[in-house]
Amino acid sequence: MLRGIIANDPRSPRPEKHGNPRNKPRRLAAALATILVMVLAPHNTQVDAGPRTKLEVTTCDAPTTTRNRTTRRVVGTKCASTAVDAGDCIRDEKRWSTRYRCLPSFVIGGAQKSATGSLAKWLENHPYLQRGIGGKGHPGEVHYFDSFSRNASLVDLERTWRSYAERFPALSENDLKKGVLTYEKSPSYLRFQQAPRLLASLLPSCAWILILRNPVDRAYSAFAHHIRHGRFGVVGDRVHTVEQKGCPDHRFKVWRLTPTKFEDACVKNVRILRGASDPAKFDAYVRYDTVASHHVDIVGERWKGGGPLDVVRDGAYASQFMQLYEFVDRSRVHVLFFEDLIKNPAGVLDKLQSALGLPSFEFAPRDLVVTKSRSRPPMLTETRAFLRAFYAPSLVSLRRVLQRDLPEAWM
Ligand SMILES: Nc1ncnc2c1ncn2[C@@H]1O[C@H](COP(=O)(O)OS(=O)(=O)O)[C@@H](OP(=O)(O)O)[C@H]1O
Repeated sequence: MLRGIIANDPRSPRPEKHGNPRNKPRRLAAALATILVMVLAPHNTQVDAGPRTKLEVTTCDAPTTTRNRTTRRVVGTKCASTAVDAGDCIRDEKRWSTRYRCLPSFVIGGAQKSATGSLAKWLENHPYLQRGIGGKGHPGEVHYFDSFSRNASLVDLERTWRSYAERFPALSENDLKKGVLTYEKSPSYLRFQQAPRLLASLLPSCAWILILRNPVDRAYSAFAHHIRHGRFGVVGDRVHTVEQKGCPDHRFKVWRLTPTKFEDACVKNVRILRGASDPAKFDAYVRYDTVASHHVDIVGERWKGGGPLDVVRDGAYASQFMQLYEFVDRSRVHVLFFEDLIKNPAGVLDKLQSALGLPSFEFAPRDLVVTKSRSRPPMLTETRAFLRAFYAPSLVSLRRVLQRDLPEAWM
């Protein structure tokens, strides 16, 4: 939430230093108010918000190039999707008062299981940011651009972009003038084929924040995550991705990954994996039941996201970035490493704020709450060695694609 009174904000009321003695009670009240502000306002809130933002109510055909941090565009709900961009707002017509819904200025788009949840939560403490929320089952994640089919087009965005804007908190005119921005987190945008293309079509100047974690650890974390959601099952001695949708009762849709394609079938007698992830099952899955067990060159291959989940393939970041950069300019993509973020969150957030051009906010330790990681048996040494070798060529590509070094610990 935007905090009401901001310490060190030049716009906050200040007591007069000298003046008429008859104003003493007023000065005392002002001093008391200042003390209250200092006690009640977060002690660490230091924000230089810069100049006030001007609101510019535009016509649908106005060029979208005028936006920056000193001008905020308000577009009509009847405008086409091509008339909007990141940070643009529409009037919230459902409310009696004048409120606005603003499209995000940046998204936390991945990678899944790389502390995207922590980063999104930490940023909620920033007084100039408001976070978008998802549906009932998934309030923390919006999942708009990955909800379309692979060949979705502008027509599909046209129908739904206003409902996307509704995912963001209603802001007052004052919020807009202060420069409050919105953001959202959907960690699968990076790995879904259609997401970067659609996002770039609707919000050409939107920034991306992508956190990358050692793909070996990410894969094990993702395996555990999907087990918690009942998405893996055992058929015979093989571990497959399963789903119950679309099959007769007591049958499961089983996705088998073959070297060249995915196969799916409705199968009986599937034992859904539950509980803590089992290192032996992970080993079997990695070696025999996913693309990691085949000689498929997923490194140079263009990303073909969507389809059955495959926790190993999802860590082949290089191909995902190749796709992303086809649609999004590098200057708008901010890559963070999980290992840096968890070691020095305040330092990483400092740099991120300046990269995004946000008013600088000093995060206190209490703003950076660490979620307890779930305990699970460690990965087998042989699985780690197998995955490390598997990802090695992909990491060489990633370094080339990102044009920067990767954390030592990944190699
Ligand atoms: N601050 C901090 N310190 C250490 N580890 C952290 C932190 N924040 C998140 N995590 C770990 O990140 C994993 C969850 O990542 P995500 O939030 O991106 O998950 S999700 O994609 O939203 O489901 C999950 O990893 P695993 O525990 O290995 O599964 C979290 O424990």
